[in-house]
Amino acid sequence: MTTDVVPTNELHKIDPVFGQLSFDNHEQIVFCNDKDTGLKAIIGIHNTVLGPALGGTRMWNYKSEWEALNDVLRLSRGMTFKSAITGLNLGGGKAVIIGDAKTQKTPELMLRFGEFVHSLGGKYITAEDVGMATEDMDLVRTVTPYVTGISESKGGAGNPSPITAYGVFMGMKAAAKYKFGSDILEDKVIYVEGIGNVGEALVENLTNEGAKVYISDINQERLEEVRDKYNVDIYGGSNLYAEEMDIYAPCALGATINDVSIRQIRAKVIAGAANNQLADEQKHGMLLRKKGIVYAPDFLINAGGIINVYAELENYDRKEIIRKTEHIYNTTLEILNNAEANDVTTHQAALDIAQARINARKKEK
Ligand SMILES: NC(=O)c1ccc[n+]([C@@H]2O[C@H](COP(=O)([O-])OP(=O)(O)OC[C@H]3O[C@@H](n4cnc5c(N)ncnc54)[C@H](O)[C@@H]3O)[C@@H](O)[C@H]2O)c1
Repeated sequence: MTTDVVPTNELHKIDPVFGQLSFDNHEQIVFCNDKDTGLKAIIGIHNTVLGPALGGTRMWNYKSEWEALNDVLRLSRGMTFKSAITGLNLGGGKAVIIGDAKTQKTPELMLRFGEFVHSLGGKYITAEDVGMATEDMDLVRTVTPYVTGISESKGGAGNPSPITAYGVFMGMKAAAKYKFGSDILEDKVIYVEGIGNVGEALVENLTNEGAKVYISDINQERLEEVRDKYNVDIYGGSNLYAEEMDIYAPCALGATINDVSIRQIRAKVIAGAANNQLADEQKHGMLLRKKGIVYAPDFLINAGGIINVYAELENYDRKEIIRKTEHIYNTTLEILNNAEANDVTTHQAALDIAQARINARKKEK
């Protein structure tokens, strides 16, 4: 299967659901519509072999419904493998709400969305993703128990982003150890693309260690805020990928490693939080390998957030969350070594381990 990103204007040429390139034997896809609140959402349930499908809700101003569907299919599939490789008893799911989170997200819309989640009886459990905040999950919690990522004051594990960033930091250190022989990031030139919830927390980890950090974002206000807070530089050029750097950390949206950028990327290591960084897992994973660029698989190193929300379901404490998140370092090193030994992409090496765990559980069942 391929998860190629089809140009939006060509998506309609393919069958609407089962024929989508990103459709990978998803168990269930739910379209949610509510005229009164303007809610238009899609919930993708990819696989529930290991447990209920848990994954965040993204609110984004998609250019078309095709683009939203493609995104939710790619994201929910990614969650299956993320939870599997992290050793969590969770399946993969994700939801997208079509619209501008800044202007169209209302309490009524979120409550209606929560009711749709509830109607699935726990098969899908939601959390926050791009365009969502902990307060949104608190609101959803008033209509369904099938939500995580709620505030600590309400008994939840709080905002997962700092833990996600810490896991990315761990995965990045492991990739640095593999590539440079040392995991110390002091003086390493690191470009963080996207300084939202996770990106900013990653910048904090990196600057604490003395890395030379450049930031980029489409939001100028945010850039200035983060620059002033951490004393980092705003990237002022027009093509970040072509810059000489040690590490590129994609922390905005997915598919930034694509046919165009891959020819330009000069980073020695890629390690970031964004989901689905490779536009085409096989093709671009292999091209990175050929270029000698070490790619830390996204779904492996950005699992801190899911570990954090899983704690709400399993009732484990902060110490255990940190322990599990720090383990991302070991898993990343193991996978980078496996990929080399088996001459496969790092993404494939990670997928193989995740798929083996799912297959074993299926056999037990
Ligand atoms: N929040 C989590 O715990 C978590 C967990 C796992 C994965 N992720 C992934 O990490 C990424 C970031 O998540 P977040 O919670 O920080 O989201 P966010 O919405 O808080 O931040 C995203 C940032 O990226 C910026 N951005 C958007 N398009 C951009 C572009 N083309 N170039 C540069 N910047 C751009 C936005 O302006 C924003 O500041 C997403 O891909 C998300 O799916 C997040």
